[in-house]
Amino acid sequence: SSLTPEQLISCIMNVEPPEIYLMEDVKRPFTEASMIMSLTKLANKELFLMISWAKKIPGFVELSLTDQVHLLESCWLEVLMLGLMWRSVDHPGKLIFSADLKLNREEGNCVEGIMIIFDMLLAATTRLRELNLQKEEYVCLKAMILLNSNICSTSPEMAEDLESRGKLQLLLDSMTDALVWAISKQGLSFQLQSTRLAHLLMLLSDIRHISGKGMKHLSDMKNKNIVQVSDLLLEMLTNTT
Ligand SMILES: Cc1cc(O)cc2c1CC(c1ccc(O)cc1)=C2c1ccccc1
Repeated sequence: SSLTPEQLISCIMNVEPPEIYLMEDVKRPFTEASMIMSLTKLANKELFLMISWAKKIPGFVELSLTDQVHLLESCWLEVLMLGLMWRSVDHPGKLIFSADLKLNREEGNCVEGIMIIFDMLLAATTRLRELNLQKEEYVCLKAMILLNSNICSTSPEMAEDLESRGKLQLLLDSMTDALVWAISKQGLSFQLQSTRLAHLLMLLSDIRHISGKGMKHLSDMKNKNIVQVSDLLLEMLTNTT
């Protein structure tokens, strides 16, 4: 896109989805079903907001529809998890799924196999806190997760997909420039700026890993019929797992 890094950052800062609420009084202690039901209900609301968020990212709707769908299908849990980590950064030991759904790690005990992923999320959140991640950096990373998410898909045959792939690379490069710009505003030495960039990009690798664990866990629960995922979520889950 023809935006400067500064313009791109203020644009994606302005299209940040609003905080959402579960809007139901959850009965505690949780059961496996009630916890997953709450998470599913919350995630479903977030997914609808995520789709409209993606379409407001400059250049995203200029991509082929195939690319738009594949990008969202492969990154949706990564984006949800980075958002979760961001909301939790000032609450050590807790996962702030929403203002009315705050879980501590012990509550992960009521869903088999989820505690270990909760601990990964808490560790990654600690990393965000140690890095003192800035909101400008956060919104860049979230957009990069979307734009970088199906980089390893097969190289396109159709000409229009080739064109779309070229546009996608340009978008990702402008988002990287925006992240470099956001880091440069913090008065760090050049050496520390590149070290910080490396630390932030390594976070993306951790998020991809945790999301993979979460996706496996979620599809295991779907297959055990523990979770009734919405049609949208089912769509997201089936096309990628
Ligand atoms: C750790 C783990 C394991 C798992 O099996 C499922 C999930 C999670 C986290 C998580 C989640 C939800 C909302 C967020 O904003 C951020 C993360 C979900 C989840 C649940 C239902 C539907 C979709 C996603």
